[in-house]
Amino acid sequence: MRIGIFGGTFDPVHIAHLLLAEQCREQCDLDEIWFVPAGSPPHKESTGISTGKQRREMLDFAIAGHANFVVKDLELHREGPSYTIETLRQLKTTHPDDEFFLIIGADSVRDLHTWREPESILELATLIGVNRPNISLPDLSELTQKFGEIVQSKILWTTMPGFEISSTDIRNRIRQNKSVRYMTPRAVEVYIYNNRLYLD
Ligand SMILES: Nc1ncnc2c1ncn2[C@@H]1O[C@H](COP(=O)(O)OP(=O)(O)OP(=O)(O)O)[C@@H](O)[C@H]1O
Ligand SMILES: O=C(O)c1ccc[n+]([C@@H]2O[C@H](COP(=O)([O-])O)[C@@H](O)[C@H]2O)c1
Repeated sequence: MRIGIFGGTFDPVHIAHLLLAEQCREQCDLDEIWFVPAGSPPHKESTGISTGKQRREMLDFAIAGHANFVVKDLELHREGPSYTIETLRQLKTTHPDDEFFLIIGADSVRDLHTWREPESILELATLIGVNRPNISLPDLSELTQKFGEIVQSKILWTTMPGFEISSTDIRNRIRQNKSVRYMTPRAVEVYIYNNRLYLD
């Protein structure tokens, strides 16, 4: 199977995540999208983020009813920072016959050279980069300079309607008692209120 791996903190998951995943599925002809919540996101301050269980439960609500969307919580069971290369190695071992595509927003493509073992990531998976408002897409010569020739056959681009929406914005809105209606699925919104998330 052709599997799209979509990692994120997902605190909370929002409609841009879902739209992005669906567009990648369709445009890159993927059989399934695996949403992988980060246990401890390597480049983020992990104190203050919702628990892995809460972020996983919000993802479960968000993707309910989509036959090709799956949540894989392997990073929540691993100690230490959730390095993507370790996740890919683990998945290659457990699913040797599947082909992996790593889905990342344009901001993450831009920062990829700062990730752990980016060249090894490109050997194990094809990248699918997706546009994000206000983030310029790195051009191929810039990427080739950073990662070598391999990148030219290992990156695909998918486009989606730009949504200037982020989990940070949703958390701030909740804190300020502002509406987040339609920014995230209704079931996630209700979960946030019921569990009193993001109120400090
Ligand atoms: N609005 C968006 N458009 C395109 N890609 C996005 C968007 N929001 C998030 N992504 C991508 O989704 C992945 C997971 O993102 P993440 O869970 O960090 O969401 P976020 O909204 O960026 O969160 P935060 O505001 O907490 O940093 C990343 O690859 C990120 O680039
Ligand atoms: O492996 C790395 O070095 C690495 C560095 C930064 C981010 N990531 C992964 O990128 C995904 C998005 O991260 P974030 O911080 O934008 O939620 C998430 O799955 C992280 O584990 C991975």
